[in-house]
Amino acid sequence: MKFDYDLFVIGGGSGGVRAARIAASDYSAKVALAEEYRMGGTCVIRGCVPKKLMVFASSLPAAATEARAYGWDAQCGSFDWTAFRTKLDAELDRLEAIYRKGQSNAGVTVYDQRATVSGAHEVTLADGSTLSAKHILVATGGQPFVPDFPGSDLVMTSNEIFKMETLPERILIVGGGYIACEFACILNGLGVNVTQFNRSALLRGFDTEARDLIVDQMAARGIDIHTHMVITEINKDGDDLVVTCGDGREDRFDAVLYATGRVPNTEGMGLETAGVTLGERGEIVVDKWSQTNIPSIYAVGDVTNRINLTPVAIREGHAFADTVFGAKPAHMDHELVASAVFTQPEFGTCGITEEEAAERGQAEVYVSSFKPMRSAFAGADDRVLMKLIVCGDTRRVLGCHIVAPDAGEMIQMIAIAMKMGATKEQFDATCAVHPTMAEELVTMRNPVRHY
Ligand SMILES: Cc1cc2nc3c(=O)[nH]c(=O)nc-3n(C[C@H](O)[C@H](O)[C@H](O)COP(=O)(O)OP(=O)(O)OC[C@H]3O[C@@H](n4cnc5c(N)ncnc54)[C@H](O)[C@@H]3O)c2cc1C
Ligand SMILES: NC(=O)c1ccc[n+]([C@@H]2O[C@H](COP(=O)([O-])OP(=O)(O)OC[C@H]3O[C@@H](n4cnc5c(N)ncnc54)[C@H](O)[C@@H]3O)[C@@H](O)[C@H]2O)c1
Repeated sequence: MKFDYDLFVIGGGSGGVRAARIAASDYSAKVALAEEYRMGGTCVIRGCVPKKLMVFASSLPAAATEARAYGWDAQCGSFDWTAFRTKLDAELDRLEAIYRKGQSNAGVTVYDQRATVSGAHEVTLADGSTLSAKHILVATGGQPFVPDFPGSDLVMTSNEIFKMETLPERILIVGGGYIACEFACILNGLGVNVTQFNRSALLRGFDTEARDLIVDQMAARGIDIHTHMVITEINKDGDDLVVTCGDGREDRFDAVLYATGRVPNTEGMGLETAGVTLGERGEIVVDKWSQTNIPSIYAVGDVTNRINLTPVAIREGHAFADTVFGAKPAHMDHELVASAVFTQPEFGTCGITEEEAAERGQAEVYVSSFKPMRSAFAGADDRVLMKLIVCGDTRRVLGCHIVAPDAGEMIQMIAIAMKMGATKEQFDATCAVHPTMAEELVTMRNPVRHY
């Protein structure tokens, strides 16, 4: 049977663009890609990249304070959101153009419109045309989830935060995961009065000792954190948003950001009609090769709700192209994927938590918590945490959790050793780099807890 394309990719985000580019440029496949919004997807346009630039912007007032403590006559002055946003928009335009060029250079045909699946080998574009493909890759990512309650239409999500006309004076952030905690720190650093509500403890699922330290330091930096809060309604009163909670409490804010998780983009995609199996949360169910139950349809990235991180989506997309078009069977290994939460202080994490170690047994926990030299000299109360979880049997380092400035950079390096199966003794045999914070990772001699 003759098809219009060897591969049709739906979604021009992290996973989709990588798969399309590799299939076309490395393996000479005839490829098309449809993107309904902007090329580059969540990470580039409204996720990791603009978020990290906001993290940088928000950390500068603290740098000025520290500079003064080191003898500089430094002042940060006031923050010009419009100037920052204008520069940010230009940077995102530049990056989007690079992603688009990457596709055209590879020979990928790009359709700037929505596409849905209309058969095992067929997609339908928003303009009504249909195209056939030997393989279809669904890489449509996810979107913010906001629970339904009276006034839920008055809140914004991470999709809108980068587009705000002005910075609010008072913001309520609802949620306690990656996005809520990162934006609480960012906006606090930019001078916004931040209140954060969550229905449970913040950063649930991460190592408890590490997250407790982060939450304490977030509160010490001025974020007004309330857990076990349930919002029942939000009403507009003039320019104010009046937030009512289950216990009757009422608060006023200029803006409310909901960061209560994300859902896979599968609604209205025609997947059920094509017979593709979806999971409980609407995610596309795939095997380790990212193949669905319909052999010609594959899915990668957040739409599969495996590990929802950019580097994971990219690797899944690349492995798909290698397997299907390069005759080089490859799949993403989802074990020991490190990640960072860009809070202030930053959090780097890889492997099992102490709570998981306790359940598993046969584990040793090494912890070092201290005031880092740099901020201690400046008179700040910041603390750093370095933690290793070690298997009592094999001696392998099974978990590492770092709360410290640049913890994301540190965990990237440690993850290499962990992926190689390094033992605690091999960490210890590595000579320290002095004076650094990370040297603690190779100098912790005695476990503080055994399980
Ligand atoms: C605020 C925020 C911060 C984040 N920070 C980080 C971070 O620091 N580090 C990290 O690793 N991860 C981060 N993430 C997660 C990361 O962005 C995602 O894991 C990653 O983008 C997933 O890539 P993807 O290819 O699966 O989907 P996406 O990048 O979401 O791409 C999907 C694309 O498909 C398009 N699309 C959807 N439906 C259709 C359709 N029917 N037709 C055509 N096009 C369609 C969408 O417009 C989108 O461009 C962050 C996410 C958010 C929201
Ligand atoms: N630094 C990074 O790597 C990074 C940054 C941002 C996002 N991400 C990715 O994006 C994903 C989504 O981030 P997120 O912060 O939106 O989700 P999340 O799953 O990390 O956190 C969701 C939060 O919302 C709360 N919540 C969920 N449903 C709720 C409801 N009905 N009412 C009230 N609260 C509710 C949860 O208790 C939790 O605190 C992350 O899991 C991560 O994979 C990664």
